[in-house]
Amino acid sequence: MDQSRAINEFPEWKKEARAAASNNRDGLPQQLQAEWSAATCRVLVDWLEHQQRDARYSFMTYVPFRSELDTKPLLEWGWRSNHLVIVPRCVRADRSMELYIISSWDELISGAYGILEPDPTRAKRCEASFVPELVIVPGLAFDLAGGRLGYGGGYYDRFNERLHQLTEEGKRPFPLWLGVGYDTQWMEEVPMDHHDARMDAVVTEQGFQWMSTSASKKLKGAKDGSDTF
Ligand SMILES: Nc1nc2c(c(=O)[nH]1)N(C=O)[C@@H](CNc1ccc(C(=O)N[C@@H](CCC(=O)O)C(=O)O)cc1)CN2
Ligand SMILES: Nc1ncnc2c1ncn2[C@@H]1O[C@H](COP(=O)(O)OP(=O)(O)OP(=O)(O)O)[C@@H](O)[C@H]1O
Repeated sequence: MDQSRAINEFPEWKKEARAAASNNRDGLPQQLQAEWSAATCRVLVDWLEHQQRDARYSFMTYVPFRSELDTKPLLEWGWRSNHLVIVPRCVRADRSMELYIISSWDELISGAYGILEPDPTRAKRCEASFVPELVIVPGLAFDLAGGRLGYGGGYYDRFNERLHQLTEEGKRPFPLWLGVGYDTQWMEEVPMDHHDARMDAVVTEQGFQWMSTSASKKLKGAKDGSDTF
């Protein structure tokens, strides 16, 4: 995106919303975080297994830090099922993300912000033009219009922009953009700037919440509108 268009319209609102959302999530008892993480990963795995894809499926996922929903069971399912598990690495200089194929925990090291990231000396880097079929997005809060609040780095917004460029140039399908979090992370309204990417659906321990976007139509078994899977 043209940097001049990436204007922050509601800096104070976002700041307050971030503080409230991170306090809410950080304050969740560990036991509940673990239960809800396991339940959410089960929902995701059941859904992925029902996609009935013949070929290897490629999905990009974050590796959790702080109190984020724990995606570890999802990564491990991906490895067991021989899918392509893609993990991003932050490049702080330009706030972009590089993608790597990860096939075991040994290929991760502590990186930017203390997040476990691909070790460039061990993991296989994806080509710059690579587009995963599914992107699993972390967040501090989500709303029912597909809004998402992140930590304020703009990493996923820039990445979304890049995927739009790649898929439009190459006439390839745009990946499904799936927010993942605990059910308590719903917010009445997330402050959304023009550059902020919206989710196609959000998955919690309660199931899928599809947004009323066309993207949900391209999926097998997915209902349009905002139904729960
Ligand atoms: N697991 C995971 N990986 C991810 C993200 C994420 O949210 N979760 N990101 C999603 O984008 C990117 C990292 N983004 C981040 C942006 C800022 C901070 C951070 O520590 N911010 C400071 C405040 C900085 C300031 O404004 O002064 C903080 O929260 O204390 C951390 C991660 C890419 N990788
Ligand atoms: N596509 C883009 N191109 C250039 N700058 C961008 C783009 N998207 C976001 N930015 C800039 O990045 C900064 C952070 O944006 P924002 O507050 O929306 O982050 P966020 O979505 O909460 O963060 P993250 O995606 O890292 O979790 C802002 O200064 C914004 O102007």
